[in-house]
Amino acid sequence: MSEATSAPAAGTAGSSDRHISGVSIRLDGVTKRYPGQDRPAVDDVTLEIAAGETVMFVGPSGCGKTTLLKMLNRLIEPSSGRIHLGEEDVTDQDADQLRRRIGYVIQAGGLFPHMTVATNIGMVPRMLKWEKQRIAERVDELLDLVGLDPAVYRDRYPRELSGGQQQRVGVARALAADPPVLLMDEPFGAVDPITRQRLQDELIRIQEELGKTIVFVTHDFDEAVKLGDKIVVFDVGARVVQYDTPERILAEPAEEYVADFVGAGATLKQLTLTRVGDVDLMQVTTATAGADSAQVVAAAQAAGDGFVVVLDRRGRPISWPTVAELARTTTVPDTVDERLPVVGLRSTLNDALDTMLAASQGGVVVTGRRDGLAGVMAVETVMAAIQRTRTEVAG
Ligand SMILES: Nc1ncnc2c1ncn2[C@@H]1O[C@H](COP(=O)(O)OP(=O)(O)OP(=O)(O)O)[C@@H](O)[C@H]1O
Repeated sequence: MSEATSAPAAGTAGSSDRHISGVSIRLDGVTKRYPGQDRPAVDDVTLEIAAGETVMFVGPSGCGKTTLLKMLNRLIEPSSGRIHLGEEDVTDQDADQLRRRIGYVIQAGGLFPHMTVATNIGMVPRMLKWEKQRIAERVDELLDLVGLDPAVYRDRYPRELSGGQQQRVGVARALAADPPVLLMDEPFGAVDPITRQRLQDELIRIQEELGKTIVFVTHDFDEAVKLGDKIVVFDVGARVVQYDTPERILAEPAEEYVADFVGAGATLKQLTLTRVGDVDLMQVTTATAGADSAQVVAAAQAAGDGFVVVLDRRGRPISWPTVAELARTTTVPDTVDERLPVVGLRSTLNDALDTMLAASQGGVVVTGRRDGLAGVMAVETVMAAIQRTRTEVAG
């Protein structure tokens, strides 16, 4: 039997002090031959995934990523090879039983359209015969976890939700019975780029809290760099070409094939390695809606600020009028600027740049805990980071 392909320990994830509720996954010589195909779709894959890590599967279309993922919860039966969860060989375990221990999230949430949000989320707990009260409490807890107000959303039907909200419910449903492993197959493929960023940020937050073992298939290399503790780059037949941290794959692609896959713009992709929370943010004058405009204008002028961030009563940013605009009002307006570019501290510099470009603005407002203001980041900060990376790569 071939030696397990396992990635070196993550240098940056700080995994030692993290709460981990996941278990390791080990594949031993796993192969899948579809009837009538001359080459196996997955050819003798040996791979080890550490407990509590997020591992991203990337590779060209048809290379076998989805087949490999679906063998983990036996939506597809392996032709040969063994699969272990932790110390346990689950290759011959009853597939239904196995699936209760492995959450599964697919594109657009895969929700049942004729069931309410609560019924969708409670599906596995019902199969496990939990009591009604326990299921209801768990549903609300999970809705909270994925950022949806239970009172508003629990009785809605999937068609009454946006794509991003459906995806959140899909994640909540997968987590319902607290499985140690989560499989995600292009979960964010069907939503717009800004919603996608938010969902990615949420997943990072949830994963920091829960420490599941997550296996995630994506076509988007930036997504892999952003979310992965490790990335597996596959070639045809699910051959493992490189299995390493995003940092090392970007810096030292194992083969020309990986370099091609990482693509041009590797410098720009380095922006995906830096979080907004890692850079110095600007602190600007703030005002609460309803405050006296003249006082706020005076404070902004004294601080040399050209604009002011307006907060609602819970401290969440709602607009950023210029000082000139504010000077024309008597009290600070409570109007919510729908186009206000906002990113979270977990967003990458790449996300921040995208958000600025989408809003045609030269900066973004950054939020932290409970969507409160953390600061403002200007496009110059992103430019400086690009410049720094260029210098580092050149040196
Ligand atoms: N049910 C099936 N019957 C026969 N061949 C299949 C079946 N499912 C997948 N294949 C083939 O197996 C190979 C791997 O497919 P798979 O869907 O796992 O790739 P993938 O890397 O996930 O692709 P994509 O990124 O396009 O989703 C492909 O050549 C595909 O055509």
